[in-house]
Amino acid sequence: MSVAINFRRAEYLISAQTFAQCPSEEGAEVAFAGRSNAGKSSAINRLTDNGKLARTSKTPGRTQLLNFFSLGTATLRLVDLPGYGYAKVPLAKKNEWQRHLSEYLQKRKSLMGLVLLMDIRHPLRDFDMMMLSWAAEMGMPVHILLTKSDKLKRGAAKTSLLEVRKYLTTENLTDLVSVQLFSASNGDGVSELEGVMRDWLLPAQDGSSGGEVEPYPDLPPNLPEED
Ligand SMILES: Nc1nc2c(ncn2[C@@H]2O[C@H](COP(=O)(O)OP(=O)(O)OP(=O)(O)O)[C@@H](O)[C@H]2O)c(=O)[nH]1
Ligand SMILES: [Mg+2]
Repeated sequence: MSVAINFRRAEYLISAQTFAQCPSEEGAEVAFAGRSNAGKSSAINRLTDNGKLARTSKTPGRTQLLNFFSLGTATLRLVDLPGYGYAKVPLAKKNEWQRHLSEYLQKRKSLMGLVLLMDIRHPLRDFDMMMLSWAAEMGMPVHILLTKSDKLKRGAAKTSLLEVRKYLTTENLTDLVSVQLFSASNGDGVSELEGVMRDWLLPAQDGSSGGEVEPYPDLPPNLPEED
């Protein structure tokens, strides 16, 4: 029997500036992470078919809080995370976000998986690779979206996909990490993403989450500067 998650019934829940402000850990959630401007908010809007749900912007650094959205019920959630790698944010501010984000990733019991977005034209930057090795260390499933696939011809997009797959194989990451093409502009890859999210969210919904978990290893204190 396949239980439905109605992605189209997403609603804004709350924005948290700190870990303490996050909503109850009851249920399950999937967080969208990646470099600033990779297309996290656009992907959420496409997935939920709601252009106004998460705020998008041409200016990197738009999303500055942990933004929670419910999927039909408050116990199934999406989380839009602030992006990394944007050099123009004041250092003190950047360190502050980083601290809250690290705490969220390390402690959040209802976090079932990370959707890690990378612009298909610049995949596997330092921060992306750091996130992947950290996720592997703590056994957190990751699904990579190579975003803005509409910006490349089909052949070039496929080549990029194969290169990322090759990297995952070389790094022994294929058990935990998967990858697909995605475009928020033309909808390429939406149903594939929905399938992955269902697999992560639904098993956790029958009350099995929220038990004792091993503490996650610390993220490195200083993420690489990229721009
Ligand atoms: N062509 C194309 N443009 C896209 C796509 N997805 C996002 N964009 C554009 O990329 C820019 C950044 O998108 P956002 O969704 O705001 O990126 P973000 O990752 O949420 O950025 P931060 O909140 O700054 O971390 C915007 O100008 C979007 O319109 C896509 O699939 N195709
Ligand atoms: Mg955003």
